[in-house]
Amino acid sequence: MGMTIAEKIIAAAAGVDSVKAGDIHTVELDRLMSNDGTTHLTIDMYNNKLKNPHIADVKKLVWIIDHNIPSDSPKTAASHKKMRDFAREHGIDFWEGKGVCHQIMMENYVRPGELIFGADSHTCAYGALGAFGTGVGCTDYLYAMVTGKSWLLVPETIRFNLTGKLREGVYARDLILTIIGKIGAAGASYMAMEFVGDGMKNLTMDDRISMCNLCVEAGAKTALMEVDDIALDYLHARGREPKHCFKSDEDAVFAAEYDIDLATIEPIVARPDFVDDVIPAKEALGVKIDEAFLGSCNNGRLSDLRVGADLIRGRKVHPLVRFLVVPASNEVYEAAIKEGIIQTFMEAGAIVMNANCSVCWGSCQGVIGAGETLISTGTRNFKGRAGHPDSKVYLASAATVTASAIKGEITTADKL
Ligand SMILES: CC(C)[C@H](C(=O)O)[C@@H](O)C(=O)O
Ligand code: SF4
Repeated sequence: MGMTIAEKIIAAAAGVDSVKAGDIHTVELDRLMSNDGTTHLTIDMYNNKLKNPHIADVKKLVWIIDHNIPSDSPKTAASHKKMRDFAREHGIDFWEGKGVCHQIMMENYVRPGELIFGADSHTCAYGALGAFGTGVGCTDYLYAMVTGKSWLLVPETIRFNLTGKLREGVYARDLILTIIGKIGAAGASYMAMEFVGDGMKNLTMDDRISMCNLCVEAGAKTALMEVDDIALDYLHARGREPKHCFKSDEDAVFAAEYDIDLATIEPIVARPDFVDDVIPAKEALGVKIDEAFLGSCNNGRLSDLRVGADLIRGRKVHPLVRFLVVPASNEVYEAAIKEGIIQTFMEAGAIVMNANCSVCWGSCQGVIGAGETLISTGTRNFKGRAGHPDSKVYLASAATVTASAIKGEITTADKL
């Protein structure tokens, strides 16, 4: 029987010829990413719960402080210090204040065919480079850290066959929100979401990362794409080579298949408090906003900043709105400075912040108060996600967020 990309990666990591959905295998992991959301808990368990604490292969570990950087309280400072000291003592690859973990991983580590655990739910982003990335809690992380291995229940795969091209003013973020709205927040629970088809050639790496990143909001275990020239160019430009480039076999078994013509997608907004509660952005016009956020591991890349800057050039942020612009990494930040994008945002009155999770995470910068409304390119809009439980978060593309920041209410770029 043929195998899917997910099955092939797991088979390789398990050292067996074939696997099928539903099997459980012990797998060798290629990388283990962890950030300041939970690493302090992992360290506590490592120090206090293990009889023989050790790290199987320190070269697999990447630790990144990105959620609350610079630290916002003595408590955060202490947990960062714990992480920093441990990383230094054990020689772990350590990043602090250089960008959001998944962007750092894409830019510097991920290789096609790898199996990567991240102590963060959006680790599925790595599928944009044909890697099986999945989020784990800190107990599973610790086990993998100590043994270099873990176990995996082989997921079923849902396949999305994409054709055509997104229309002008429509973005990958609109596409993935549409898909999540269609299948629902549990529509891909413990499954791999695989994206293939002619339409892929019209999607850039930034688009692909944005799509794979958000698949966990449909419950996906992972997201996967075939490795084509666009992916290889990205990889080679960063001096890396694939481990394996897998495609699903013709006779592979899929749990469901969808055909999507990209030209049918329109600007979308997810309403508070659920990512799958999506409506056409044109049905949300006029909702007053207090803050707008352009950033995160979903939409803080250079192409997103370009879209925003092109819209806001020669215009101003609405006087009643705080517009937070947060590059996803310093690589993005520096490129945006060189292109004059940062200058454009500042001239328009935006608040440009350091590369971090910012208000996507809602416990560091830009937190909103009771009764306030945020429109965001962040990943989630759950109750209280950006601050007070009585605040509201709408999710949308970089274009819709920037247009709304200018108008002071939800609007789309074509209505400016
Ligand atoms: C802090 C971290 C564990 C969390 C996650 O797992 O996704 C965060 O990144 C988020 O987006 O909610
Ligand atoms: S940017 Fe948002 S989704 Fe991404 S890792 Fe940070 S908090 Fe999580």
